[in-house]
Amino acid sequence: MPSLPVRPLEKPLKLSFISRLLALPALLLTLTTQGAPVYVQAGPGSFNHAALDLLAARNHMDYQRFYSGTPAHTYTSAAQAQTWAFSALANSTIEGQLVPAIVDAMRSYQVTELSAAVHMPIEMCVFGLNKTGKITHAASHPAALKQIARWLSAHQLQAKPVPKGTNEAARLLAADQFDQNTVAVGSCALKAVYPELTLRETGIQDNADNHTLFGLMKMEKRPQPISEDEARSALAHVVDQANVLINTRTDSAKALFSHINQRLAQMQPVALFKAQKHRPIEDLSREAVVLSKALEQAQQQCLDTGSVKAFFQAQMDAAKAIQYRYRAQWLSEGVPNQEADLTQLRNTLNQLGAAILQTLTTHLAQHGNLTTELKPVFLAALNTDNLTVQDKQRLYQALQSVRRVENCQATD
Ligand SMILES: O=C(O)C(=O)Cc1ccccc1
Repeated sequence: MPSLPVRPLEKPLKLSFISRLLALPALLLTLTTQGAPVYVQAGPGSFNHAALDLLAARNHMDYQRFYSGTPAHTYTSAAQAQTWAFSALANSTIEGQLVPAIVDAMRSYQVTELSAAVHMPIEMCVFGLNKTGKITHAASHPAALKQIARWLSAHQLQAKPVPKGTNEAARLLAADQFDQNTVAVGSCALKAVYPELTLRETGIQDNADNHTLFGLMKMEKRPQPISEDEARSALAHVVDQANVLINTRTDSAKALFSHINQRLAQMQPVALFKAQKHRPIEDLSREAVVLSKALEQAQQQCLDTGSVKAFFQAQMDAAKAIQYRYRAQWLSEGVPNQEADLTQLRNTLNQLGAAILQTLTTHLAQHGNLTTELKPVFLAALNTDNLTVQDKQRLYQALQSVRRVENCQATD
């Protein structure tokens, strides 16, 4: 059954004419921010669910989701309704990478359009009916069972495949369809969906580097089913296209991250200049200049100024933290006597600030918001000395909060 989103009425209201008028734009807004209908493989709390959440966060909206169980059922429904299907495509731990149930479904359905791809780490969690009881069976999606073979054999457990999804295994367990000795294995997000289940173990997947590639696609029924080999190469082609989308987005983010890194890399010479001249690190009038330049450019480029201000403040806070750490180091080691020219450095910083906003604007327009998907890329891209992991995390938090202004005309 498709689960249509239902908006609960907060309280029965007799709307006056004025408040009806006021409610109209709000209603239009909810209609326009609600995305297209999507038939989603598996169900609420599944890995597919979590992957589609990442896609929705990129566009700051949600899809109208119809959870559809197996890949075959998902493709059939999407093809009939001529709308989107969202499913897993490949997994890094499978030999040849292709997901067998998807190969099988592709024998009867073909992809006519691939609109977006998500590359998501898979972490498996174990849910039971009790905290400490003996475990004899593990219920899960067949693909998931293959990814926990070592854990199953270490505990001598028997697998109970549930092709509709890991979430379906959890649902059946919660509904007392299994016995006390059976656990369900799936996404750790199932915790919120089935609070009556007990989380018994986390991160039990065989391979720490376990990623699944998911795609948002339009499907069509094939006139005749094709062979397994043909379906395998058709799917391999879709996987290649999905990887191109992922790589293009990652490269665009890397260009942005590299400018942020270069800005922070200037802080060693900036700290050096200030140390040599016995000047304080904090310079609030310079911070005000940096912020006003950034906000002026942000406005011209249709970026939300509040979120840009917070990000630039986070950059300057990280910059100060780096400089203080150098100053502390130089108290014991002595100040190096290399040349440093603050005027020139500030020119470079202004140019990098403009480049950061330019690449950020382009990225948001072409690839949507930055989300947790790109966080590991960001953490790896920032390699400046004296920048801590906490500094980087705070910076990323501010960066991924930057938004574009809708219906805005750029003026530069
Ligand atoms: O059953 C699920 O949770 C799914 O979304 C299918 C699946 C299973 C294992 C890895 C990725 C997706």
